[in-house]
Amino acid sequence: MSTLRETGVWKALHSHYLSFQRIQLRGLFARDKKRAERYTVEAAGWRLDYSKHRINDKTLKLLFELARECSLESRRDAMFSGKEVNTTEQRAALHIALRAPADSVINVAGVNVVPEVQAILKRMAECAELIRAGEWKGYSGRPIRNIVNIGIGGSDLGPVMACGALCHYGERKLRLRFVSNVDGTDFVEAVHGLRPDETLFIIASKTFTTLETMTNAHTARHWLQTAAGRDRKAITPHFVALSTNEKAVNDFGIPSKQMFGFQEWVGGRYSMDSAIGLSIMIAIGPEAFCEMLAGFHAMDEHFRSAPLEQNLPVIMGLLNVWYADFFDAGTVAVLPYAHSLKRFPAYLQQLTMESNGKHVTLDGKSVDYHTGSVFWGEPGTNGQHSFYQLIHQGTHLIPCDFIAFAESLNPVGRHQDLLFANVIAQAEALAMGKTLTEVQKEGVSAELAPHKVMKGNQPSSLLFAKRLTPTSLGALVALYEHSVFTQATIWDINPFDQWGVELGKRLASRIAEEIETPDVTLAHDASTNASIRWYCYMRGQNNSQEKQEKRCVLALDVGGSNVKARISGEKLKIKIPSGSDMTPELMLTQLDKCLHGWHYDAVSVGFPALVVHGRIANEPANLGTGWVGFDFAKAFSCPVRIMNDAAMQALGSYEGGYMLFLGLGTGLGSAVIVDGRIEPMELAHLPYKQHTYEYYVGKHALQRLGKRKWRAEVFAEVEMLRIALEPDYIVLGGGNARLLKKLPTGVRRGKNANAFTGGFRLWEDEYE
Ligand SMILES: O=P(O)(O)OC[C@H]1O[C@H](O)[C@H](O)[C@@H](O)[C@@H]1O
Repeated sequence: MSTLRETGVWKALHSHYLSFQRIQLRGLFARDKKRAERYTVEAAGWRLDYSKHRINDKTLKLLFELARECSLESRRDAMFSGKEVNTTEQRAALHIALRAPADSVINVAGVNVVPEVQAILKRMAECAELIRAGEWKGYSGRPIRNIVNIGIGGSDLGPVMACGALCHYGERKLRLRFVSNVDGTDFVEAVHGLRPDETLFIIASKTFTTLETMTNAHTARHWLQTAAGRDRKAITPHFVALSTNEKAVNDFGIPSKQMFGFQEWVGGRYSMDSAIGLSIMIAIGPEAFCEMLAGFHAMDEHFRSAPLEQNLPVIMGLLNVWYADFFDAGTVAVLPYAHSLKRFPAYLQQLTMESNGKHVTLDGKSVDYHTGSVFWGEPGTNGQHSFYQLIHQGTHLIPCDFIAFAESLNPVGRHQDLLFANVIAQAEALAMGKTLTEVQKEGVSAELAPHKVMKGNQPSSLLFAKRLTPTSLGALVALYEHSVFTQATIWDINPFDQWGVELGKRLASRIAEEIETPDVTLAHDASTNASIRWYCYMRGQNNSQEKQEKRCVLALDVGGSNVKARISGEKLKIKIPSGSDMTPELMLTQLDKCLHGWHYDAVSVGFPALVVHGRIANEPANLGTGWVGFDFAKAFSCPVRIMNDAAMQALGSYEGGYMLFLGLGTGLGSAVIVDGRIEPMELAHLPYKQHTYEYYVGKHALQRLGKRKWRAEVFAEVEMLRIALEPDYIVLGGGNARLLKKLPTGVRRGKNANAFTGGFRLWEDEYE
């Protein structure tokens, strides 16, 4: 257990709370005419009136004492000076360096990080200017007009929130969209109506491994490639990356000159002012972006240097602790009275809840007090017509942050006066309420009167600024960042890690695999198993509905050791031993026995020999004879398509663009697919070193050389072929691919089962 609750100041706060429970805000204001004046502070263009909180001077004195007891000042200084404050990930948390003036010096491990930050900002500005000037051209020579940011969490919420908040300052010629969800609808809707040749995708991911982002990025690449046609290089200008993982960015096909990096010490939810903010910079321009950074910096400086008693983030953070831990409040409503801040509550949810949703202290002890509250909200005045009722008359204590601006960005009629009147009115109504006597005085009947009583005493902060500008937005975000830090310091937790999101991620990829693998044994709890089975059943139903319109295909993978078969949409798996005696007649007889009663409309055959124009060109090396010229269509009594077995596996492994497939089996199978068109090839027998390509990586080479040398040969050949053919990516399939522990850069592992996927695809129109 942590020792926080044992401290004298915590105990003092607790007894103060007990004596304070019945005190009403009405009374506090009536007794102290200067309350509003005394409990208002200003910094970095923001005015915080915290007089409508359930506090008095003693509360504040104890809360500041608590902050000092928890070493807030020295912890803050440690963060600002680049110390490893993110202890579980052994890193600094130095987002304040992202907005430090160019001549500042902030050292991490003895190196000043500011010049690197400034260099990235400069490159971002060059890119933003080119796009804004219409000089960044797509594959057809038309200027880029559509910017689609693909990212999630910190790589999405900051840019979405800020682009929305600052749309008034945005370049209206450009269309900005955001894709985050792995739900395909998000991507499809985001690109709806966009011309591919005018679209730039910004792939924003610190790690460049996030499932949602990478899935959407591949879909984006396919979408562009489909439109751009054969020339895979054509789509290069349509992608930029924002990441710390250069290798993964390059593997995806984005050159380093189109990558904007940032540093490991920038946490995802603290990254909107790093390269992750490129979409914001494109929208509002580099100058306004720098104004936003200046706003952040002004609040940083205030937090760093103002005494705790006048420090906005400190006061806000301590008030949250007061309600969360002594009043058991549990939630905070964030209510911006500025419609363009509509995504601000969502942004704050990641910032506050991913940061402070922690259950152990920095040294791993369980906490015995509440940590991070639930943050939620909607813009006012909309929320007033939905959930405010519960804040006014419900049974929960809900502290509210009201955010509002004196000037409208769009002065129209009385709108601004009405908007501002509402924010003031709501805070007043929540604090003062309406007593039974007041209700009765209005002549309300005795039965109705209790329903009209408003208990009041609901606390709120009034956060006002002159105008919503890039600068005031920057300062507002920094205010919350440092408030979060203040709370974390009191609670002695790490606000910079997020281990809690890992388990769900791992389970999701396991379950996705289980859903996509027929007949897999499930070993979850009964409810999870049942959900997976229900989904698979529904998915099967969907598939069979589609199947009614689609052809039902029997796919055969003919090999030297076995003939394997599957039928599209069915779980049936057939495996018949083959070998040097296997003839087509024998295969048909044996298949017949297994396929009895199964229906199919067409057959695909992956065959281990040269296939030219859909015909077997020579007798296979590892099977019996009679294959050349055999009438499969007659034998199966339906249309049959034949292709080389490696090509069929290649087709099943294909994910768009230009792919080189290499099958590591008995021999070396090979095929390329460009924009959905297959070009089978026989690289195996081309001369290479003293022999042929196959000689060094086939089954015999493996026996001859042993695994270690064989792997080295595979790597060398892959490299050679990559240089010669320049594919977007290479897939290594065939039975022996599994012997490669690591894969060369830009190479993916193909599954044997992809042969069947290829066989089924062979009958889909786009591959015909
Ligand atoms: O930027 P990325 O590496 O793609 O990460 C995106 C997001 O995903 C993770 O799951 C984390 O919980 C977030 O903190 C992070 O912002």
